[in-house]
Amino acid sequence: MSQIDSKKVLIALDYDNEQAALNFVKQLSPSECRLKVGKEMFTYFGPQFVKQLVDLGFDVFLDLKFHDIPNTVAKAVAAAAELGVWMVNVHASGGLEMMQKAKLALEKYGEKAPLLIAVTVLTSMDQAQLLRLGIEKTPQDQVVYLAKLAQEAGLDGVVCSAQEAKTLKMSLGGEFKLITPGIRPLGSDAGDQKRIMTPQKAIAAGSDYLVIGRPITQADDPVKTLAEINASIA
Ligand SMILES: O=c1ccn([C@@H]2O[C@H](COP(=O)(O)O)[C@@H](O)[C@H]2O)c(=O)[nH]1
Repeated sequence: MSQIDSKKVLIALDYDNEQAALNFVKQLSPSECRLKVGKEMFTYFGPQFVKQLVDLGFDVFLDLKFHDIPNTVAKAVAAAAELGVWMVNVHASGGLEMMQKAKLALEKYGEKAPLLIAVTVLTSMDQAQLLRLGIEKTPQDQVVYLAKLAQEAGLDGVVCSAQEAKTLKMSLGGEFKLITPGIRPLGSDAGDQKRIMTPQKAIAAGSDYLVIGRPITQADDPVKTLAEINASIA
């Protein structure tokens, strides 16, 4: 039986300054949020930065969205497991075989294996952008298609927008995790995100985890903003 997970906010640490990120992290508790390290911080500060967060007791989502041939991706997710991260991801458009090999590469880590999830359609993309890629499906249909492929490959869940959460929960079941960026509290700037939703509505729609970056990290008082978001979805 699955347990209810109360730490639903994954803070996207997208900083170009390691000390600024660590100063923020030191004001947080691993009991109130998880942390996401993406391409910017990993490229600047590398595995050592990730290890510091793991050593501070945080669950870390390593959001490097691997997209390569199966052998390379399998080795990359194993390297992420060695760092002790809680979750790692690949692009579902890398294909079934790539996702299957990645999952297989994590088997040897047993219970310590990170959750493996797949990015479907980036939350910064809308119908017009899909068309420019030659994809004629709606974002929702493309997300469902790729999420089914990820489930067939044995992955633990997908990155999607909260706008697709209800449909995905209905078609893929409650255990398949939905990790949703593009979360915007009322009144906050959408920026480059296209498929957005508020934290409360996203949870109601079926999101398991909310990825939130700028609305927290660029707030006047990021710690207070996190507390307000946590209270709004409790
Ligand atoms: O489809 C996706 C996949 C990943 N992301 C990442 O999430 C955060 C969102 O940050 P905000 O500042 O809240 O927009 C960012 O790190 C992205 O790389 C995503 O937005 N959409």
